[in-house]
Amino acid sequence: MRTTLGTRTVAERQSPVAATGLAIEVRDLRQRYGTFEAVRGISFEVRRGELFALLGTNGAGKTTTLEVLEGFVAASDGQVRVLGHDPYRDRRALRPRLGILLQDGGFLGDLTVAETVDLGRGLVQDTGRRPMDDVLELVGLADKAKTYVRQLSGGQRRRLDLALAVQSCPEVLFLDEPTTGMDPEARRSTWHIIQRLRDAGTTILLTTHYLEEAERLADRLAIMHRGRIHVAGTVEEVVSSAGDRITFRLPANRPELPAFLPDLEGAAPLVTASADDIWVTYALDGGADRTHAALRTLITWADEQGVTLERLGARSGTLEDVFLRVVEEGR
Ligand SMILES: Nc1ncnc2c1ncn2[C@@H]1O[C@H](COP(=O)(O)OP(=O)(O)OP(=O)(O)O)[C@@H](O)[C@H]1O
Repeated sequence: MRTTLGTRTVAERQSPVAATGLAIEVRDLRQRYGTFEAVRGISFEVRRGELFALLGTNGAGKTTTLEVLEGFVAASDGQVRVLGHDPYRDRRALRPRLGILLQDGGFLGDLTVAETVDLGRGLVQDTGRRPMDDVLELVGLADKAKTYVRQLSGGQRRRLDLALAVQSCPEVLFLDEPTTGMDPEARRSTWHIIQRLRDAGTTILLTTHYLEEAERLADRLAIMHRGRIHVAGTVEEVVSSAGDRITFRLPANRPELPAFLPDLEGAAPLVTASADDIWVTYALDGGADRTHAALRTLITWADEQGVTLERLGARSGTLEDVFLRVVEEGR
């Protein structure tokens, strides 16, 4: 198990980066495994007290990036700073100030929850750590203190991972897929815990495959694909970059129609045809005015073709739309 535990309360700390307000700085980071470049020149910053979400496809390089920031490996190239320090070179000084939840924690099944937390506490210096009861209460395991780890569900084990990561009151918390394996209710209550930690001033960098998780929690986010950051900004900025979507269905007995579909406000149609259906989607970049104009053009076209646009709808783009566009463009 690679779990790093910190020591002091957030308020007690003085940081060289306090003046700049940046907790994490990444400049042109590249990370190689042999000749394979898993991270290909990424840059981003996380401000103090901010929750930053790193999203991305499988194998995009999120965990690799976290491992560099956590100080487990040196960066192949580029510059990284955590609380003003080089996380690899200064790892001894930095580790007590970081909380780390790895993608795969590893527990001894024959220990109880309380014994596991206690074992973790042995690695933490005395000052600034949360009392055991507070830690278990925080992660919702207060009634499981005497339960053996092997009897915990997958979601409860993930909470135990979280308990070990936060018991030192870390200034910066790295959460690698914190809610994987949790049911929707457990995920929501874990979001609540993460929000509480953020509200208490903890800087949090998390990776997730759940877009709703990023939308709910993140102040800012970045989407990675194949080692690069393709989109970054506040949740609002990123979602609004998705523009609007118009979708409708054409009758399957008019297979010639898609060839005559117009471009709308510069957007070409995306057609998905099966034996029963022809679905059409337009992704529009402009605002509501342009979407209205596009709808008028479309209805005129349908009248000319003598066809009804079934299930016609217009909606705002979503984070999922942005994500899928990144994947599509990055192929
Ligand atoms: N130790 C390693 N040796 C060689 N290649 C590795 C190693 N660790 C990761 N990789 C490769 O680097 C790339 C990035 O992996 P990484 O685990 O950082 O991605 P990720 O974005 O966290 O993916 P996921 O969302 O699937 O967890 C992948 O192609 C992976 O196969």
